Amino acid sequence: MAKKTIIEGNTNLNISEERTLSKKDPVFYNPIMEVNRDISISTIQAFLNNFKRDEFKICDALGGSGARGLRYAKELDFKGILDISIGDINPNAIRAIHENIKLNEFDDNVKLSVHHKDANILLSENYREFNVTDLDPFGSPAPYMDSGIRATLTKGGILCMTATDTAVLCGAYHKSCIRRYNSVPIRGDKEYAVRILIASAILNSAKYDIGLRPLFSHCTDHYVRTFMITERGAGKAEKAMENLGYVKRQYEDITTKNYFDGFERGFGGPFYMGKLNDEDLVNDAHKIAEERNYSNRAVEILNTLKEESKFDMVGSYNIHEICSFIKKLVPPMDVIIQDLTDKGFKVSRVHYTPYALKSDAKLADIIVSISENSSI
Ligand SMILES: C[S@@+](CC[C@H](N)C(=O)[O-])C[C@H]1O[C@@H](n2cnc3c(N)ncnc32)[C@H](O)[C@@H]1O
Repeated sequence: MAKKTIIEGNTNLNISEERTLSKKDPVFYNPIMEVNRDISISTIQAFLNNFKRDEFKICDALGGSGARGLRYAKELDFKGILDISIGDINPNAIRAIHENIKLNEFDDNVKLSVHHKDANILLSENYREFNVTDLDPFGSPAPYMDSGIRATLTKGGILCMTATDTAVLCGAYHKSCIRRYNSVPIRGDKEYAVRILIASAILNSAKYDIGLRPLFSHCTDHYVRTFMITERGAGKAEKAMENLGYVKRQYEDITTKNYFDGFERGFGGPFYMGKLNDEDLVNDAHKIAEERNYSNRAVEILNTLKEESKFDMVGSYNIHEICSFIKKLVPPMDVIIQDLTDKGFKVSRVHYTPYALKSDAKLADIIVSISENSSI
């Protein structure tokens, strides 16, 4: 099969020219996910910039062509030993990773190992080893979540995951969501998808007396992605669980219930209800992505997230949805944002749809603003 060499970030990769972007490809490489990888490298670099120890271990357990793991190895700037393990179950992927290693020069502080293994075996063999465990599977990370948690350091380790089963997480397949994530999904706002993923990870890690605190999350294209930091101890695990809750969502308005009060019919969840992003980390990741000339899209997403992460609000106000139920023509978003700002509210666009915003304004204030600015 014809191949070509491309440069992603600062890393050379030999990639097959014929791709279906499905499991059928001999080796999986998705160029659209460059944005995901750009954001990942920037986020881990931002974390690493404040890391004091002299060894940093990352595991990319579902490596595909090696694009992600090799980019960590090549592009992360770290003075100590950077130890990267890349695994995949597919022998073609393992061959591709070895080929791609040869295309690049790595700094002397970089240790690379490639493992032809099931991800759950690789992770289980490395109990509490990795500073970063990266799960980037086809579809749902749920089958790897447990071993991912166990493979990550119990204090200050990062578990990051991509889930491409967004239809499930967004409520198109109700039972599948309960089966995979033990959570009842709700429709209409993609942010709840990543909040289910985080809640599921928090509940999975709580049984090991490990708390997970989200550092950074985004909902982009067909996937959601989250980075969570581990905190050791039963108290931390319970504190993490205190951030879980159930939500009833009606016309962009929400009613919430604490997780420990139990599930009630008509509600969705459990969802993670706390802050999704650490503002400093997002700011730093944005700066890094910009300085390194990573994809415009990655820089744009991080830029919007910088504003968005100033809000504690769960979900967002979808102006199109609100206009549809109050039967008004949709005013331009900039007009609504300006109007709310002039009235003294804080407002931000969200990175995952151009039609929604976060604000400290109440739904009633948004409705007034729409009514005052809509032509009908
Ligand atoms: C979405 S691709 C990974 C993409 C890659 N992380 C990237 O950023 O380009 C998922 C990979 O997981 C591999 N895989 C599927 N099941 C696996 C398993 N049980 N253990 C290890 N690898 C597996 C597939 O062969 C495929 O290469």
